[in-house]
Amino acid sequence: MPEIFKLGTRGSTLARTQSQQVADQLAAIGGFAVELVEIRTDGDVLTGPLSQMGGTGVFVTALREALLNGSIDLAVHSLKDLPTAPAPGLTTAAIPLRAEARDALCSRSNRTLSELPPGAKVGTGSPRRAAQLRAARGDLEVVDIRGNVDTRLGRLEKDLDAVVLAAAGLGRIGRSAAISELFDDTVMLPAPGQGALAVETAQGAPESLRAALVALDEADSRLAVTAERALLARLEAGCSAPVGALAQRRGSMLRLEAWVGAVDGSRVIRQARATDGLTEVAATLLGIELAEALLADGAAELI
Ligand SMILES: NCc1[nH]cc(CCC(=O)O)c1CC(=O)O
Repeated sequence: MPEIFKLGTRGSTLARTQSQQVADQLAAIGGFAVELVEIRTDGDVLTGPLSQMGGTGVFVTALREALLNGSIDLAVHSLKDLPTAPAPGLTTAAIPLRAEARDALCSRSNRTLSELPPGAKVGTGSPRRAAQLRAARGDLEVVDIRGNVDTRLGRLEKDLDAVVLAAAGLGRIGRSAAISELFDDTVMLPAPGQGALAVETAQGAPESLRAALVALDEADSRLAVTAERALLARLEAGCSAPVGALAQRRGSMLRLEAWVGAVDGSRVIRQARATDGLTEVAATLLGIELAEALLADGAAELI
């Protein structure tokens, strides 16, 4: 009898798709079977404001409880939705190769940001995206939108000229053709961890599962998100703060760039730092160092 591991997932198309991709990769590496188990939260919570937002916090908690009580063996999270605080009893067992980290503009008639008409309506629910849109194009009308990726894209047929979404999410559900522009780092820095997944297990997971997860882990992706999340933690900010950060390996260096801004786009702070230490400790120190430089420039007033 082959081993069968249970992978807990949310029910959204994006969550199921990325969970299935990880399940297939792990099964191929480990020679075991992985089955998806949909984790639901109770009806009251599902109709509440958290579910409207994409419902990250409540689902992370539900998945973590299932890991701790042994009803699932592993869970796949979008790393940008995970709080930076450590989770007692759990391990981030793998950070697979990161997908595209950048944000994408999806617009009617395929226009780029600079081609949008004056006063165009652009949808996003993210203060970080709103702030960077306003800083780039003060004339835009930024409209607060909620819901899953398909719901947001659907607004292009209704009332909006464009929406901003993570390129990685669009790619995972096969909707990359909707992208009109991938935002350059100089226009919009992504959320810390965007485009990366975290595979979480309980401490003491079976050896065969742990070995396959080690093989799935990708060192440069782990280094980059470690630096970005250390910065976010030191700023004492969460996934809805107007904070953008992107770390990239360049040869023997890890470079981290970060952005903090007023939500109305009136004030922005941007700085970068690099380290030649390619270890998790060096990446963490890089994030802390850059956060402190931003705080010295007044970042705390903007968060
Ligand atoms: N907060 C919602 C969310 N969480 C993860 C992704 C997909 C991108 C990723 O995996 O980083 C998205 C959608 C979006 O931001 O457009």
